[in-house]
Amino acid sequence: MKKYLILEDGTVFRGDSVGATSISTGELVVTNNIGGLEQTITDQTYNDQIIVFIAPLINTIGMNRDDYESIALSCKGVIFNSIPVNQMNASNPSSLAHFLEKRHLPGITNINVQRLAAHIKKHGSMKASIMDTDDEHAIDQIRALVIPRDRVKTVSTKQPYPNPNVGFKIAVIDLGLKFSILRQLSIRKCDSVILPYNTSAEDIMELDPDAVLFTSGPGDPHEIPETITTCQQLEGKIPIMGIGLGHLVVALANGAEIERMRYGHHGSNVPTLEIATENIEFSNHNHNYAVAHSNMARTNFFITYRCVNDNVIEGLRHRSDPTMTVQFQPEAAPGTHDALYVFDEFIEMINSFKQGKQL
Ligand SMILES: NC(=O)CC[C@H](N)C(=O)O
Repeated sequence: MKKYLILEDGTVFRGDSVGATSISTGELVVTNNIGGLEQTITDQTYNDQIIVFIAPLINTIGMNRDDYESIALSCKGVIFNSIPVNQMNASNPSSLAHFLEKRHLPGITNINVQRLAAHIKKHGSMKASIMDTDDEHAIDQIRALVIPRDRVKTVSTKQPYPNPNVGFKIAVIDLGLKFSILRQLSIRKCDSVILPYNTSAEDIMELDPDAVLFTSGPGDPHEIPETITTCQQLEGKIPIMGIGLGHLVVALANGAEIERMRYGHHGSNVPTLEIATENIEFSNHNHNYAVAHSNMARTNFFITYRCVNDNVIEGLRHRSDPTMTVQFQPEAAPGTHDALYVFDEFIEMINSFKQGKQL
Protein backbone atom coordinates (compact mmCIF):
# COMPACT_ATOMS: atom_id res chain seq x y z
CA MET A 1 0.00 0.00 0.00
CA LYS A 2 1.32 3.46 -0.97
CA LYS A 3 1.63 6.22 1.63
CA TYR A 4 2.56 9.89 1.33
CA LEU A 5 4.70 12.05 3.57
CA ILE A 6 3.43 15.59 3.02
CA LEU A 7 5.48 18.49 4.39
CA GLU A 8 3.83 21.73 5.47
CA ASP A 9 5.59 23.59 2.63
CA GLY A 10 3.80 21.32 0.14
CA THR A 11 6.70 18.97 -0.69
CA VAL A 12 5.51 15.38 -1.12
CA PHE A 13 7.41 12.09 -0.74
CA ARG A 14 5.82 8.78 -1.76
CA GLY A 15 6.70 5.39 -0.27
CA ASP A 16 5.30 2.09 1.00
CA SER A 17 3.28 1.71 4.18
CA VAL A 18 4.78 -0.24 7.08
CA GLY A 19 3.05 -0.72 10.44
CA ALA A 20 -0.28 0.90 11.25
CA THR A 21 -2.23 2.27 8.30
CA SER A 22 -3.54 5.29 10.23
CA ILE A 23 -2.78 8.87 9.24
CA SER A 24 -0.71 11.08 11.53
CA THR A 25 0.86 14.55 11.86
CA GLY A 26 3.92 15.68 13.78
CA GLU A 27 7.14 17.64 13.63
CA LEU A 28 9.79 16.08 11.37
CA VAL A 29 13.17 15.22 12.87
CA VAL A 30 16.03 13.54 11.05
CA THR A 31 18.16 11.16 13.11
CA ASN A 32 21.49 9.73 12.04
CA ASN A 33 21.08 6.65 14.29
CA ILE A 34 22.03 3.60 12.27
CA GLY A 35 21.12 1.14 15.03
CA GLY A 36 19.11 1.40 18.21
CA LEU A 37 15.79 1.59 16.44
CA GLU A 38 13.92 0.36 19.53
CA GLN A 39 15.54 2.90 21.85
CA THR A 40 14.87 5.75 19.44
CA ILE A 41 11.22 4.95 18.73
CA THR A 42 10.44 4.47 22.43
CA ASP A 43 12.34 7.60 23.60
CA GLN A 44 9.67 10.00 24.87
CA THR A 45 11.68 13.06 23.88
CA TYR A 46 10.37 12.26 20.36
CA ASN A 47 6.77 12.82 21.55
CA ASP A 48 4.64 14.24 18.72
CA GLN A 49 7.51 13.96 16.24
CA ILE A 50 7.85 11.95 13.02
CA ILE A 51 11.30 10.35 13.07
CA VAL A 52 13.23 10.11 9.80
CA PHE A 53 16.03 7.52 9.88
CA ILE A 54 18.70 8.66 7.48
CA ALA A 55 20.56 5.31 7.40
CA PRO A 56 20.35 3.51 4.03
CA LEU A 57 19.10 0.28 5.66
CA ILE A 58 17.90 -0.13 9.22
CA ASN A 59 17.08 -2.89 11.70
CA THR A 60 18.32 -6.14 10.32
CA ILE A 61 17.39 -8.53 13.14
CA GLY A 62 14.05 -7.44 14.56
CA MET A 63 12.82 -5.78 17.72
CA ASN A 64 14.46 -6.48 21.08
CA ARG A 65 12.21 -5.99 24.10
CA ASP A 66 15.25 -5.36 26.36
CA ASP A 67 15.90 -2.10 24.52
CA TYR A 68 12.62 -0.30 25.14
CA GLU A 69 12.89 3.11 26.81
CA SER A 70 9.21 3.58 27.72
CA ILE A 71 6.03 1.53 27.81
CA ALA A 72 3.78 3.60 25.55
CA LEU A 73 5.04 5.00 22.25
CA SER A 74 4.47 8.68 21.84
CA CYS A 75 6.18 9.59 18.55
CA LYS A 76 3.87 10.13 15.57
CA GLY A 77 5.50 8.02 12.87
CA VAL A 78 8.69 6.61 11.38
CA ILE A 79 10.24 7.10 7.95
CA PHE A 80 12.85 4.78 6.43
CA ASN A 81 14.96 4.65 3.30
CA SER A 82 14.66 0.89 3.32
CA ILE A 83 14.13 -2.00 5.73
CA PRO A 84 14.79 -5.72 5.19
CA VAL A 85 11.94 -7.69 3.60
CA ASN A 86 11.51 -9.96 6.64
CA GLN A 87 10.92 -6.86 8.81
CA MET A 88 7.95 -5.93 6.59
CA ASN A 89 6.15 -9.14 7.56
CA ALA A 90 3.76 -8.24 10.39
CA SER A 91 2.93 -11.90 11.12
CA ASN A 92 6.51 -12.32 12.41
CA PRO A 93 6.14 -11.29 16.10
CA SER A 94 9.68 -9.91 16.37
CA SER A 95 9.43 -7.84 13.19
CA LEU A 96 9.41 -4.07 12.99
CA ALA A 97 6.10 -4.19 11.06
CA HIS A 98 4.47 -6.23 13.86
CA PHE A 99 5.81 -3.85 16.52
CA LEU A 100 4.49 -0.77 14.69
CA GLU A 101 1.12 -2.34 13.91
CA LYS A 102 0.50 -3.47 17.51
CA ARG A 103 1.37 -0.01 18.80
CA HIS A 104 -0.73 1.83 16.19
CA LEU A 105 2.29 3.66 14.81
CA PRO A 106 2.33 4.38 11.05
CA GLY A 107 5.54 4.22 9.05
CA ILE A 108 6.69 4.70 5.45
CA THR A 109 9.62 2.95 3.83
CA ASN A 110 11.27 3.31 0.39
CA ILE A 111 11.44 7.08 0.76
CA ASN A 112 14.43 9.04 -0.50
CA VAL A 113 15.62 10.06 2.97
CA GLN A 114 18.76 11.76 1.65
CA ARG A 115 16.61 14.22 -0.32
CA LEU A 116 14.25 14.62 2.65
CA ALA A 117 17.14 15.31 5.06
CA ALA A 118 18.69 17.83 2.64
CA HIS A 119 15.31 19.58 2.42
CA ILE A 120 15.02 19.87 6.23
CA LYS A 121 18.61 21.11 6.47
CA LYS A 122 17.90 23.79 3.90
CA HIS A 123 14.47 24.93 5.10
CA GLY A 124 14.59 24.07 8.83
CA SER A 125 12.39 21.63 10.78
CA MET A 126 8.69 21.64 9.93
CA LYS A 127 5.44 19.76 10.40
CA ALA A 128 4.49 16.86 8.15
CA SER A 129 1.74 14.29 7.79
CA ILE A 130 1.66 10.63 6.91
CA MET A 131 -1.34 10.39 4.58
CA ASP A 132 -3.12 8.05 2.14
CA THR A 133 -3.44 10.75 -0.54
CA ASP A 134 -1.54 13.87 -1.55
CA ASP A 135 -4.41 16.23 -2.40
CA GLU A 136 -4.41 19.95 -1.50
CA HIS A 137 -6.73 19.46 1.47
CA ALA A 138 -3.99 17.43 3.14
CA ILE A 139 -1.59 20.40 3.00
CA ASP A 140 -4.23 22.79 4.40
CA GLN A 141 -4.87 20.35 7.23
CA ILE A 142 -1.18 20.19 8.13
CA ARG A 143 -0.80 23.97 8.12
CA ALA A 144 -3.81 24.32 10.40
CA LEU A 145 -2.54 21.79 12.92
CA VAL A 146 -1.01 23.27 16.05
CA ILE A 147 1.57 21.09 17.80
CA PRO A 148 0.33 20.62 21.40
CA ARG A 149 2.00 22.58 24.17
CA ASP A 150 1.36 20.07 26.94
CA ARG A 151 3.74 17.35 25.86
CA VAL A 152 5.45 16.90 29.25
CA LYS A 153 2.08 16.65 30.97
CA THR A 154 1.17 13.85 28.50
CA VAL A 155 4.28 11.74 29.09
CA SER A 156 5.18 12.43 32.74
CA THR A 157 4.05 9.88 35.33
CA LYS A 158 0.70 10.73 36.94
CA GLN A 159 1.64 9.11 40.27
CA PRO A 160 4.92 8.81 42.17
CA TYR A 161 6.54 5.35 42.10
CA PRO A 162 9.76 3.94 43.55
CA ASN A 163 12.77 2.29 41.94
CA PRO A 164 14.20 0.93 45.23
CA ASN A 165 17.83 0.26 46.05
CA VAL A 166 20.19 0.87 48.97
CA GLY A 167 22.17 3.97 48.00
CA PHE A 168 21.51 7.70 47.67
CA LYS A 169 17.86 8.71 47.55
CA ILE A 170 17.23 10.54 44.28
CA ALA A 171 14.02 12.43 43.55
CA VAL A 172 13.67 11.94 39.80
CA ILE A 173 11.38 14.57 38.28
CA ASP A 174 9.89 12.79 35.28
CA LEU A 175 9.64 15.14 32.31
CA GLY A 176 9.46 12.16 29.90
CA LEU A 177 12.23 9.95 31.20
CA LYS A 178 13.98 7.12 29.41
CA PHE A 179 14.27 3.85 31.34
CA SER A 180 18.03 3.99 30.81
CA ILE A 181 18.27 6.99 33.17
CA LEU A 182 16.78 4.75 35.88
CA ARG A 183 19.03 1.88 34.76
CA GLN A 184 22.11 4.09 35.24
CA LEU A 185 20.89 5.19 38.68
CA SER A 186 20.23 1.54 39.62
CA ILE A 187 23.75 0.53 38.54
CA ARG A 188 24.96 3.14 41.07
CA LYS A 189 22.58 1.70 43.71
CA CYS A 190 20.46 4.85 43.88
CA ASP A 191 17.19 4.53 45.74
CA SER A 192 15.04 6.55 43.36
CA VAL A 193 11.53 7.84 43.62
CA ILE A 194 10.02 9.02 40.35
CA LEU A 195 7.73 12.04 40.64
CA PRO A 196 5.31 13.90 38.32
CA TYR A 197 6.69 16.99 36.53
CA ASN A 198 4.58 19.37 38.65
CA THR A 199 5.60 18.10 42.10
CA SER A 200 6.24 21.10 44.37
CA ALA A 201 9.63 21.83 45.95
CA GLU A 202 8.02 21.37 49.37
CA ASP A 203 6.71 17.88 48.50
CA ILE A 204 10.12 16.94 47.07
CA MET A 205 11.98 18.09 50.20
CA GLU A 206 9.43 16.28 52.37
CA LEU A 207 10.83 13.01 50.94
CA ASP A 208 14.25 14.01 52.32
CA PRO A 209 16.18 13.10 49.12
CA ASP A 210 19.96 13.35 48.71
CA ALA A 211 19.59 14.91 45.26
CA VAL A 212 17.09 15.88 42.57
CA LEU A 213 17.32 14.91 38.91
CA PHE A 214 15.26 16.69 36.22
CA THR A 215 15.04 14.26 33.29
CA SER A 216 14.96 14.66 29.55
CA GLY A 217 11.59 15.19 27.89
CA PRO A 218 9.74 16.55 24.88
CA GLY A 219 8.88 20.08 23.82
CA ASP A 220 9.82 23.60 24.82
CA PRO A 221 10.87 24.15 28.47
CA HIS A 222 8.74 27.34 28.60
CA GLU A 223 5.71 24.99 28.55
CA ILE A 224 6.45 23.87 32.14
CA PRO A 225 6.79 27.07 34.25
CA GLU A 226 5.82 25.13 37.41
CA THR A 227 8.91 22.90 37.02
CA ILE A 228 11.12 25.96 36.51
CA THR A 229 9.75 27.51 39.73
CA THR A 230 10.37 24.24 41.62
CA CYS A 231 13.95 24.21 40.38
CA GLN A 232 14.46 27.83 41.52
CA GLN A 233 13.19 26.93 45.00
CA LEU A 234 15.54 23.92 45.27
CA GLU A 235 18.66 25.63 43.88
CA GLY A 236 21.54 25.65 46.36
CA LYS A 237 19.67 23.59 48.97
CA ILE A 238 20.32 20.17 47.44
CA PRO A 239 22.44 18.71 44.59
CA ILE A 240 20.65 19.04 41.25
CA MET A 241 21.29 17.35 37.92
CA GLY A 242 19.46 18.25 34.69
CA ILE A 243 19.47 16.12 31.56
CA GLY A 244 18.08 17.27 28.19
CA LEU A 245 14.87 19.14 28.93
CA GLY A 246 16.00 19.12 32.58
CA HIS A 247 19.16 21.02 31.54
CA LEU A 248 17.00 23.66 29.82
CA VAL A 249 14.75 23.92 32.90
CA VAL A 250 17.75 24.46 35.19
CA ALA A 251 19.17 27.05 32.78
CA LEU A 252 15.87 28.99 32.62
CA ALA A 253 15.52 28.80 36.41
CA ASN A 254 18.88 30.55 36.63
CA GLY A 255 18.25 33.39 34.21
CA ALA A 256 19.66 31.89 31.01
CA GLU A 257 17.82 32.19 27.70
CA ILE A 258 16.75 29.38 25.38
CA GLU A 259 16.68 29.47 21.59
CA ARG A 260 15.03 27.25 19.04
CA MET A 261 17.56 25.55 16.75
CA ARG A 262 17.10 25.40 12.98
CA TYR A 263 16.85 21.62 12.78
CA GLY A 264 18.34 20.52 16.09
CA HIS A 265 20.69 17.67 17.02
CA HIS A 266 19.26 14.18 16.60
CA GLY A 267 21.35 11.04 16.74
CA SER A 268 23.93 9.11 18.67
CA ASN A 269 27.17 10.29 17.10
CA VAL A 270 27.27 14.01 17.80
CA PRO A 271 30.80 15.13 18.83
CA THR A 272 30.86 17.01 22.13
CA LEU A 273 33.91 18.70 23.65
CA GLU A 274 34.38 18.53 27.42
CA ILE A 275 36.02 21.89 27.97
CA ALA A 276 37.96 21.02 31.17
CA THR A 277 39.68 17.94 29.71
CA GLU A 278 39.58 18.80 25.99
CA ASN A 279 38.20 15.28 25.43
CA ILE A 280 35.86 14.85 22.50
CA GLU A 281 33.07 12.35 23.12
CA PHE A 282 30.36 11.10 20.82
CA SER A 283 27.04 11.31 22.58
CA ASN A 284 23.38 10.71 21.96
CA HIS A 285 21.33 13.88 21.27
CA ASN A 286 17.72 14.71 20.55
CA HIS A 287 17.07 18.40 21.00
CA ASN A 288 15.54 21.29 19.08
CA TYR A 289 16.26 23.90 21.76
CA ALA A 290 19.53 25.08 23.25
CA VAL A 291 20.79 27.52 25.87
CA ALA A 292 21.69 30.83 24.18
CA HIS A 293 25.29 32.06 24.46
CA SER A 294 24.09 35.69 24.57
CA ASN A 295 23.44 36.20 28.28
CA MET A 296 25.46 33.32 29.80
CA ALA A 297 27.86 35.84 31.34
CA ARG A 298 25.00 37.21 33.45
CA THR A 299 24.26 33.78 34.99
CA ASN A 300 26.21 31.96 37.70
CA PHE A 301 27.03 29.07 35.38
CA PHE A 302 30.06 28.14 33.34
CA ILE A 303 29.93 26.03 30.20
CA THR A 304 31.25 22.48 30.64
CA TYR A 305 30.51 21.02 27.20
CA ARG A 306 29.96 22.39 23.72
CA CYS A 307 29.18 20.73 20.42
CA VAL A 308 32.19 20.53 18.11
CA ASN A 309 30.05 20.94 14.96
CA ASP A 310 28.19 24.15 15.79
CA ASN A 311 29.39 25.39 19.21
CA VAL A 312 25.98 24.75 20.85
CA ILE A 313 26.11 24.72 24.68
CA GLU A 314 25.87 21.07 25.79
CA GLY A 315 26.54 21.26 29.54
CA LEU A 316 26.62 23.69 32.47
CA ARG A 317 27.89 23.79 36.02
CA HIS A 318 26.98 26.30 38.72
CA ARG A 319 29.93 28.30 40.10
CA SER A 320 29.05 27.67 43.76
CA ASP A 321 25.90 25.52 44.06
CA PRO A 322 25.97 21.72 43.56
CA THR A 323 24.15 21.92 40.22
CA MET A 324 25.27 20.27 36.97
CA THR A 325 23.52 19.74 33.66
CA VAL A 326 24.01 18.13 30.26
CA GLN A 327 21.98 18.82 27.15
CA PHE A 328 22.96 15.49 25.54
CA GLN A 329 21.74 12.11 26.79
CA PRO A 330 24.52 10.56 28.92
CA GLU A 331 22.51 7.37 29.46
CA ALA A 332 23.10 6.71 25.71
CA ALA A 333 20.50 4.16 24.55
CA PRO A 334 21.33 3.97 21.75
CA GLY A 335 25.10 4.41 22.27
CA THR A 336 27.72 5.55 22.35
CA HIS A 337 28.68 4.92 25.94
CA ASP A 338 31.29 7.69 26.04
CA ALA A 339 29.35 9.88 28.49
CA LEU A 340 28.03 7.35 31.04
CA TYR A 341 30.60 8.72 33.52
CA VAL A 342 28.42 11.84 33.89
CA PHE A 343 26.30 9.76 36.30
CA ASP A 344 29.46 9.03 38.36
CA GLU A 345 30.13 12.78 38.52
CA PHE A 346 26.58 13.27 39.79
CA ILE A 347 27.25 10.75 42.60
CA GLU A 348 30.58 12.48 43.38
CA MET A 349 28.78 15.83 43.55
CA ILE A 350 26.29 14.37 46.06
CA ASN A 351 29.18 12.91 48.12
CA SER A 352 31.06 16.21 48.25
CA PHE A 353 27.91 18.12 49.16
CA LYS A 354 27.29 15.71 52.04
CA GLN A 355 30.90 15.94 53.27
CA GLY A 356 30.78 19.73 53.03
CA LYS A 357 27.60 19.73 55.04
CA GLN A 358 29.16 17.60 57.77
CA LEU A 359 32.25 19.82 58.17
N1 LIG B 1 16.76 15.66 24.97
C1 LIG B 1 15.74 16.29 25.49
O1 LIG B 1 15.39 16.15 26.64
C2 LIG B 1 14.95 17.22 24.60
C3 LIG B 1 14.79 18.59 25.17
C4 LIG B 1 13.82 19.47 24.39
N2 LIG B 1 12.56 18.83 24.23
C5 LIG B 1 14.40 19.88 23.05
O2 LIG B 1 13.90 19.51 22.01
O3 LIG B 1 15.36 20.60 23.01
